[in-house]
This record gives sequence, structure tokens and C-alpha cells, in this order.
Amino acid sequence: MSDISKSSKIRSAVLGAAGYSGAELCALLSANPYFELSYAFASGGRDPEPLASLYPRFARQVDILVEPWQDSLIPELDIEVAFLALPHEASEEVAPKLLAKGIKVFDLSGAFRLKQPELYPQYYGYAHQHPELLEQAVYSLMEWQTEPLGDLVSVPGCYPTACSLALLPVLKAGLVAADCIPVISATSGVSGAGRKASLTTSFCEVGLNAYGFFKHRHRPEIEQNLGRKVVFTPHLGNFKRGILATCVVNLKPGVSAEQVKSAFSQAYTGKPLIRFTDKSPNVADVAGTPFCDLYWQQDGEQLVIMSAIDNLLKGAAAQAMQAANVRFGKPETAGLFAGAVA
Ligand SMILES: NC(=O)C1=CN([C@@H]2O[C@H](COP(=O)(O)OP(=O)(O)OC[C@H]3O[C@@H](n4cnc5c(N)ncnc54)[C@H](OP(=O)(O)O)[C@@H]3O)[C@@H](O)[C@H]2O)C=CC1
Ligand SMILES: CC(=O)N[C@@H](CCC(=O)OP(=O)(O)O)C(=O)O
Repeated sequence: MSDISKSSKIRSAVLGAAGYSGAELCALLSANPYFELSYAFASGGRDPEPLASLYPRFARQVDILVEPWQDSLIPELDIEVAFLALPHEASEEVAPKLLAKGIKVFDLSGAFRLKQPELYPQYYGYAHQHPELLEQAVYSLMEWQTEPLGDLVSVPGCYPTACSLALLPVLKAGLVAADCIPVISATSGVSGAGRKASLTTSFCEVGLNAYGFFKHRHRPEIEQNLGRKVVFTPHLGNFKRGILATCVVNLKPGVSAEQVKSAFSQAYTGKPLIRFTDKSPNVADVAGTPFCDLYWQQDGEQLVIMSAIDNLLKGAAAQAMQAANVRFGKPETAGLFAGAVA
């Protein structure tokens, strides 16, 4: 039993709670002793329905009614923080309205991730309506976070989380050849595409295929994080959840195995959600967990780094929870080890 009284908990709402990442966030908030899940919302056209009816695995674990959202509810909301697990354009539209009411916003979509508004038409297919918020938003890749999180937090994308956590240690340590363009191939489970029905993600259609060559919206996000161009090729695999990323770089001549190891341990010593594995990581070992598993192999100047995360947890809901814990001065991993079931 927690000794934190209900009244001292941080009151929160999840928008997009009927979707895959929003439902996970509802579970994490319910398991977090410092937060209260006060409201859960889906899109406007639905009837109210318990989350446990939408997702029976949450029965007796998450007790919240998912209600239809409309902006006219905003003045009545008695919350300190809203988590947006919405399509990008819906997040972009509602975030300023919540911020205007003094509600802190953690956005899981891509709406506020890129600093350059001119990239939105090219990579997201729409012009950004609130470029001033791109300046304000703080990007919460927490293992590399130095800036304080403000009122608008932009939670990193799933593929960018896996790839950036893999590549930043050697890049920041100055071990990668100046002219190297990292090559990243990453495979996601089908939950990465969200819960809505679509032909490309239906059971009989999904095998293993690449998509989004050079044009995927996560390419500029990864490049923004790493400070250099990348070749990024996402793949869709026939499993439910998880991302396995294979990242290949050329090292500077003479970089030793010891230097590589030291770069990783310096980056991640004391970081509770990073695990180094002794063999290639497996999505099965991270599914349902908030961890990022990392492994590398070096052959002279060539380095292959493998990274595995659960796209819905470290790639979305758990990363948002981690950031909110830090933002509100709570233990970084509060609520993270109990909420999810694979
Ligand atoms: N899936 C993943 O692995 C990851 C997803 N993300 C991002 O998180 C966000 C949510 O993704 P995901 O959980 O997969 O999405 P889903 O498609 O599974 O769920 C989307 C949710 O948003 C609700 N919604 C849609 N439009 C509106 C609207 N205009 N107003 C209010 N609610 C609305 C839907 O309601 P209803 O159910 O009623 O239609 C649903 O509850 C996306 O931006 C995605 O890019 C980030 C990282 C990883
Ligand atoms: C398998 C699949 O379709 N994955 C999605 C990425 C997951 C996601 O929702 O992207 P964000 O992290 O940017 O929110 C895609 O490629 O568009």
C-alpha cells in the first residue's frame, strides 16, 4: 500500500486512451503511486466504455471509464497534466488549448518533435500550425536529457528511441568517422501502426517487409538527435510488439574495443532503463517491459549496434511516464515495472 494520499497525487488525463499506447499509459499511471489517472478519453464519436472492456487484460488492474473527447470539456478538467496519445494533427490542435488552461502536456505523437517547421510538410504531409510551440517543446529522450522539461514535453518516436539510444554513446564520445553516415535497419511489430484496421497491418498480410525508404518521418527526427545524416529503413514484422534496430557505423581508425565499451558504460552507468546484453537482444525479452536492451560487435573499424525496445513502452508510454516522473520530481522509474503485461 502506498502512503501517498489520493489528494496529494498528480491528477492526470490520457487522450487517445482507447489506442494502443494510450491504454498502456493508463495502466502505467494507475500503477504509479504519485499519479492519479483522473480521466481517459477516446475520440468524440464513441459511447463511454470501461478500459477493461476495450482491453480485457487490464481487468482488475485499471479501473477507468474511457469517455468521448470534445474540446468543450477543457474548462471543466481538474488536472495538472494531460498525456496525448493521439494522431499528430489532433495533438497539434489540442495541445495549445490545454496549455492555455495551465495544463502541462506530454505529447506522444510527432506533432512537436522536429525543431524545423519546414520539415512537417515533407515528412508529415501537413504544414505545422503552431511553429512557436516547436521552440517551446522539450524533447524527452531522458537518458540524454540535460535541459529541464517545461510545460510541453515531446516524447520521442519509437524508432528514434531505439536508434538514438544505440548510436549516441559512440557519436558523443567522438569515436565515429567524420564522413560516416550511420545505416539503420529496424523492424517493428504491428502495434506500431496503432489499433485502427488497415489492409497492410492485417494478420494475413503481414510477413516481413521494408517500407518508407528515405521518406519515413523518423528519419529527420533521428538526424536531429544524432546531428548527422542517416540511412534509415524501417521494416514491419509479424509480431505484436517490439522494435529491433541494427545500426552500422564506421569508427575512426584505431578505435579500440575498450574505447567502445567505455563509451557505452560512461553513457549509461546509473541509467535504470538501459540493459547491456551478452548476446543479440531479442524483442521477446523487452516486450512488456520499459527497458532498452543494447549489444554491439566490432570488427576493426566496423561497429554493429543492436537495440531492442517495446515500441509501446520505452518507445511510447513508459518513456512518457519516465519523463513525467522526472518532470514532477518523482523517482524516474516510479510505476514502470508493474503496469504492463506482454
Ligand atoms: N503505436 C506505437 O508503437 C507508437 C505510437 N506513437 C504515437 O502515439 C500516438 C497514438 O498512437 P497509437 O496508440 O498507436 O494510436 P491508435 O490508433 O492505437 O489510437 C489512437 C487514439 O486516438 C484517438 N483519437 C483519434 N483521433 C482523435 C481526435 N481527433 N480526438 C480525440 N481522440 C482521437 C482514438 O480514438 P478512437 O479509438 O475512438 O478512434 C484512439 O483512442 C500517435 O501519434 C503515434 O504516432 C508513438 C510511439 C509508438
Ligand atoms: C509499424 C509502424 O507502422 N510503425 C509506425 C511508427 C510508430 C509510430 O506510431 O510512430 P511515432 O513513434 O512517430 O509516433 C510507422 O512506421 O509509421
